[in-house]
Amino acid sequence: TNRLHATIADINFEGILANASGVHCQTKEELAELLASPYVATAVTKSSTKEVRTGNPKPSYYEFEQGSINSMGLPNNGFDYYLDYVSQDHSQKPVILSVASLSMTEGIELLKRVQDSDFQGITEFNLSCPNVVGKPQVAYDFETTHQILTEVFKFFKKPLGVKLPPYFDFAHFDQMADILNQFPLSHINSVNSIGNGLYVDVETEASVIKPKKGFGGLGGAMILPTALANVRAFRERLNPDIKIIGTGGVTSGEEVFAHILCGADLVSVGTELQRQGIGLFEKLQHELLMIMNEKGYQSIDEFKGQLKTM
Ligand SMILES: O=C1NC(=O)NC(C(=O)O)N1
Repeated sequence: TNRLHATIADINFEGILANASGVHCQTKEELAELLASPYVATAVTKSSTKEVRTGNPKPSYYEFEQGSINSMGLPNNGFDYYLDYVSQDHSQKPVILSVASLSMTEGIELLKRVQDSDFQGITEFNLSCPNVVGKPQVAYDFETTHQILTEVFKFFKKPLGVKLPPYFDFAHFDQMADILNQFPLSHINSVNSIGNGLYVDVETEASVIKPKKGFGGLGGAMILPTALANVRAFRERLNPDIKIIGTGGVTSGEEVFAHILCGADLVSVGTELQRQGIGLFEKLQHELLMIMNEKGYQSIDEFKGQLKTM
């Protein structure tokens, strides 16, 4: 409905819901199924790497009441597969191509391929995967992040956003926002999972995923306050031309509303989508519209970013 709309990099979205990269987006069939839903505004591909990856040994994903823990390790069908898919005409809806950065040179090589392709949509550079053994979360290294973005924007002229990890310190919000504001980014996607949590099963006295002795990225309901804090902190600090995809902790229309109130333009869902499947999007949109009706809001624009403080 036109009550729920957003624009990123002159691309119009009808509706404001999407999948979080990594969930329901590994294959062309999964992506097509997302786009076929009238309640899905856009689909985000699994973060792609130059080579096909099988990812970390299983079990690498575990759900518990408060959320999820994962150490997938960037399993994906390879950059060419996703570039081919997003370059086809999905005229009914935009698709966001997620590109991982296993190394600075690989990330730059892949973005050069995007620049030289006929893909005209939005690319999202994942600077925050916490689960590749031996690889740091790039966006926790401010110097390297600045260096990579400087290199990228020498040649990349298409819409480009970055997927950020959560930050937990005002000095880091300030430093990261200062870096991001130097570049013509289409958007940020905030937050990726809270890296390297550890879930312990008291009954078995063991961790619950195999990679990295059980350490993995946290998602789901329990990360909502961290996700909202990051969306709000960057909304307050970033150039208004840099839009925000809010990700983290969405299980109902309430959390979608909260993300928008904090400044999100689109809202993406990971753990709960994994749990409930694509039918979740209809539920989220219905609940959001009910909340808007109760509050007398006709359009998203009336409350986006309007979080009140005391
Ligand atoms: O960026 C990522 N975030 C996650 O939480 N997991 C995946 C992964 O491990 O592939 N990547």
